[in-house]
Amino acid sequence: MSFHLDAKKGEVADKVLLPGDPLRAKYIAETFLEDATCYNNVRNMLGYTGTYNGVKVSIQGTGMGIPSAILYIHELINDYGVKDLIRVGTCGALQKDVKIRDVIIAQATTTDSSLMFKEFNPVYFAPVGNFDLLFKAYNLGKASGLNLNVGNVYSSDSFYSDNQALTNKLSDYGVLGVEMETAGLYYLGSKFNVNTLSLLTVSDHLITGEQTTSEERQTTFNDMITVALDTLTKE
Ligand SMILES: O=P(O)(O)O[C@H]1O[C@H](CO)[C@@H](O)[C@H]1O
Ligand SMILES: O=c1cc[nH]c(=O)[nH]1
Repeated sequence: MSFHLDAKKGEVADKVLLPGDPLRAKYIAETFLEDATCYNNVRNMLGYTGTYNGVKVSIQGTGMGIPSAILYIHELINDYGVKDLIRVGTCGALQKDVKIRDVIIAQATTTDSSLMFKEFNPVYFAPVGNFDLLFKAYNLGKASGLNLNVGNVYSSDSFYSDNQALTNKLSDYGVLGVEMETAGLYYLGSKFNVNTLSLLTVSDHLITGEQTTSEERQTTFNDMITVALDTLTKE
């Protein structure tokens, strides 16, 4: 057991998918894994372990925002020895040519996270994804015909922003999308020398105003999930 996870040693796989929404964790476990069992429901932050392609995999919800996500990610790495972690999240698109339901692979992150400022002041640390996982996910995604976008993602501490000038500037500088956890995941990947990657399905578009439904955000995005599971389990 760790502070926020009820799993016993050995109940969490060393490869983990990380959706923000715990009900997406349940959906993934029930839809994609064989012999899935739930190892955590503390605070309803559901976690499951099963097999995929015959390989042991866990799915752990992280909640929203870097403070929530890194608490679970820290415990997965430190208390359970997890080595490969892929976030399967949603984001808002910041580019016209990134379409709703496209998949973004976060190569690097830009963030307003106060945690990052506190940890690295006076420099600006650039949290980046693991190249081997990225390369594998990109190739698997391309082979399955996905519309993939690879690049910089903004991990914001707030969902609602009044700072339209900042949003415009990030878009002008090529940032592909906005979400709330990836910089924290990549920061811990660097800190603990484990492999981290973030795949994000575009759930809404900040330029066109298009949106997916809450039902869709909870229970679909199967293409992204398949690429993430294949990346973790295929040789
Ligand atoms: O769908 P998830 O993985 O939760 O990701 C995105 O959705 C939430 C905001 O609605 C934030 O957590 C953001 O990062
Ligand atoms: O953090 C997020 C997630 C999805 N869409 C957004 O606009 N922001």
